[in-house]
Amino acid sequence: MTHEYIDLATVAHAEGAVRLPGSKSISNRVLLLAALSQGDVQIVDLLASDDTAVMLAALRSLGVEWREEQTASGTIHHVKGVAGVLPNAQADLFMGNAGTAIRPLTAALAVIGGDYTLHGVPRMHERPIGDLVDALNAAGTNVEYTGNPGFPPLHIKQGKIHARRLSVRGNVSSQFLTALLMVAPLMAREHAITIEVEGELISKPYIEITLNLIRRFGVQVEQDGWASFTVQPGQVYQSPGVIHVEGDASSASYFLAAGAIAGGPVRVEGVGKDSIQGDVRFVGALEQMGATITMGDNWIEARSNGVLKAIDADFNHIPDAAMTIAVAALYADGTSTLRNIASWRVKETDRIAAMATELRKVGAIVEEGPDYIRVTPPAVIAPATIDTYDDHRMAMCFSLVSLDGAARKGSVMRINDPKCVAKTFPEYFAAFASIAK
Ligand SMILES: O=C(O)C1=C[C@@H](OP(=O)(O)O)[C@@H](O)[C@H](O)C1
Ligand SMILES: C=C(OP(=O)(O)O)C(=O)O
Repeated sequence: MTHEYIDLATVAHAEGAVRLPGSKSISNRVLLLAALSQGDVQIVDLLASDDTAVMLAALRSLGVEWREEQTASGTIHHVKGVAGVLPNAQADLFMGNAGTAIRPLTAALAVIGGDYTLHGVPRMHERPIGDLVDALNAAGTNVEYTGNPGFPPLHIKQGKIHARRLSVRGNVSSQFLTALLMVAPLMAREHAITIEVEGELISKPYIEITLNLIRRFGVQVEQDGWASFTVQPGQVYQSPGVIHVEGDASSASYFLAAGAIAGGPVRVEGVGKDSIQGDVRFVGALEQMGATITMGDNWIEARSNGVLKAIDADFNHIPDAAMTIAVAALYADGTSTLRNIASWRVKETDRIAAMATELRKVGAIVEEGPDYIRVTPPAVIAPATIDTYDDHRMAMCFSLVSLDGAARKGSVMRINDPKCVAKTFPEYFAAFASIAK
């Protein structure tokens, strides 16, 4: 347990512009697709953070060559694709707490085969992976649990895919389906592979990111709604040459919420109306709450129109950015309810429990259920010391409680362990300070 903290002075106004770091979801997908593809790939504006660092280190351990180049216009990562054949048949891989690294890599290594172990931080060993392992092993791979069944660490041995149809549950994490889709071309060497989704599929926009990027690497996926996906045989990932990583739309949510809460305008640069990230739909929720949003091709801006309106909505499509709404709800004119967010419980921490505990510290009345949270704001937000549970989003969301501080001049909000933001946004607090006036 670290004793580091950051004290945020309350401020009345938020205004300015922030250049976003690269999207975590796009960065880790592109890294793996580049590694698996034929040819060299240049990745522009890759996210530099803990989650991408574990993916880059894993690729290096697997024998994938990459190098980083600093240019006048930014960072370029050059990755030499291995066309589906990994140079190292044995490796021990540390995955931190990166779902976007461990889930797709597990699928890739299980299908390629070898002798691989994957492990992470203690919380990673509590995050489910059983639905993915079940789907893979039922089709012929050889993945074993070395700790608790259903969770990392994993030991992957040589197996052989014999099935033409795989079936995966979609109601715990969409990353399991993402992982299978990414390796489908490796399984579809001689015959088509169909992946069926059993039951409900959550977090659907992340599947759209996956399909979009798979297409950019030259593979076509036939889609039957959200029920099944087929890859025809003989398709190989091809380098797109240069690929650009958009700014992170989930990271954008904190700044846009700041603009919506405390005057604005606050502009984020690097993501805009043509984004492939579902989390840009976060702005729809802010608009429902009464904020004014304007968007360009590569920027989004938010400003407030007085007190925010309470919201009652389903947030299944934007589980990460929804956390920002839970904190923005402190500034609303009544009780807000965020529904259909059960996946919060199996992420960096149990986010429903953590959110409820910390919102109560600042005076909110909070009701939590298995898949919802209901927030009634206090008359005045109370100064508090916020715990962050090694969850980057808890730290980033709760920076917002320092805003709109006209009524609480001179009070300070303390955020414990602020460095946990390094999972996706190492420079977060400096960026936040630049708009908190
Ligand atoms: O595929 C992705 O890039 C992600 C999918 C989502 O997870 P779930 O599908 O588990 O909700 C999201 O919360 C996570 O931060 C990133
Ligand atoms: C859930 C998250 O991460 P992961 O990719 O590890 O699932 C997140 O970033 O909010």
